[in-house]
Amino acid sequence: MSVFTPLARPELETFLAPYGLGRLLDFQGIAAGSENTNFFISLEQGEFVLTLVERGPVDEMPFFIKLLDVLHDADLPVPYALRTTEGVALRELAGKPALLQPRLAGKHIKDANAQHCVQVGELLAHLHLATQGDKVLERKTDRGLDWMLDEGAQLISHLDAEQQSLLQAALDEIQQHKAHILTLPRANIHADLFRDNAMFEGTHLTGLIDFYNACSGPMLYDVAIALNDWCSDDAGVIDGHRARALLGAYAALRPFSTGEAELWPTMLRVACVRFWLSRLIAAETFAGQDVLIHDPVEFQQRLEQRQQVTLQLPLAL
Ligand SMILES: Nc1ncnc2c1ncn2[C@@H]1O[C@H](COP(=O)(O)OP(=O)(O)OP(=O)(O)O)[C@@H](O)[C@H]1O
Ligand SMILES: N[C@@H](CCO)C(=O)O
Repeated sequence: MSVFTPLARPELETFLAPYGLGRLLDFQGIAAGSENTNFFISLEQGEFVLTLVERGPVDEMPFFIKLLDVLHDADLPVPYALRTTEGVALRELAGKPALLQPRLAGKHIKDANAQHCVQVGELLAHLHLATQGDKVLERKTDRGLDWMLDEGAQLISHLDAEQQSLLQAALDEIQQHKAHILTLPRANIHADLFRDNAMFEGTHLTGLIDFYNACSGPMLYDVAIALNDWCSDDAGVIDGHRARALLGAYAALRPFSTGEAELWPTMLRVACVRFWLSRLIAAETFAGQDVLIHDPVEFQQRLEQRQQVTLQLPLAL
């Protein structure tokens, strides 16, 4: 399980006391998740999630706190950092940046249908509308196009011949379109909107979590990341019905531009490369350890299936 930093009850009690939320009733490490340490925390006054941030620079924490405040203020179903009675949001526990957040209702779903995808498309559009243009909070991603080019070049020798040619073609495409991609309309993007980062009650989306990849960037990239996870079948093929549901719901709130439509097939492939590489790196880094590792092959297959893209972005007439 992915509890990188175990905690003992006395240190937790000391940490939680300044929130003034009552006694600690129970706590439990969360096995799901692969990047940070999370605990469910039961206090007398409610249910919470404690996150210890395990990767990423500490000095970026104010960005995440601010972004979640903005999205919470826009009435989006996101967690946000609770403040101690003295108004402190960012704390430290066991040497790691630590945040206490409300526990959101709902469960992750494995088998997404078109109704789930409509909700995802709408939420993503609301997130972008709340932060686009001059509202964007700047943060450069640490897994952007240059990261893909650098890591891809280093990892390629670890792959077999077929994988190498697939990855090399995708890296060449990134190099070719890099400048153009960076001119697309920008906002704050979640950049990791997978099924395991959303929660539902029935077909109602009750929570979007795990903003630790959030950054400023092209909105289309966020759409491509979400679509690759929510609208793929087990072989990595795009499910047209779910995909049209997600894109239509999104476009009804934030219409796509013709520039975005041109780069759409490329963007779907870029979004595959991002997660193929991060999963390959995680598989090497955590090999043999008790850490959740997502299968890199899933994104190799999705990238193979995105070589020809027939799904077009809906454009306003
Ligand atoms: N605010 C919250 N409300 C309810 N459940 C939460 C909340 N935050 C986290 N969780 C639970 O903890 C699990 C792990 O959280 P999260 O996805 O943030 O971890 P992570 O290690 O950053 O994951 P990932 O592998 O997606 O990067 C989630 O799948 C969810 O079940
Ligand atoms: N959502 C990512 C893990 C967290 O970044 C993946 O499935 O590879």
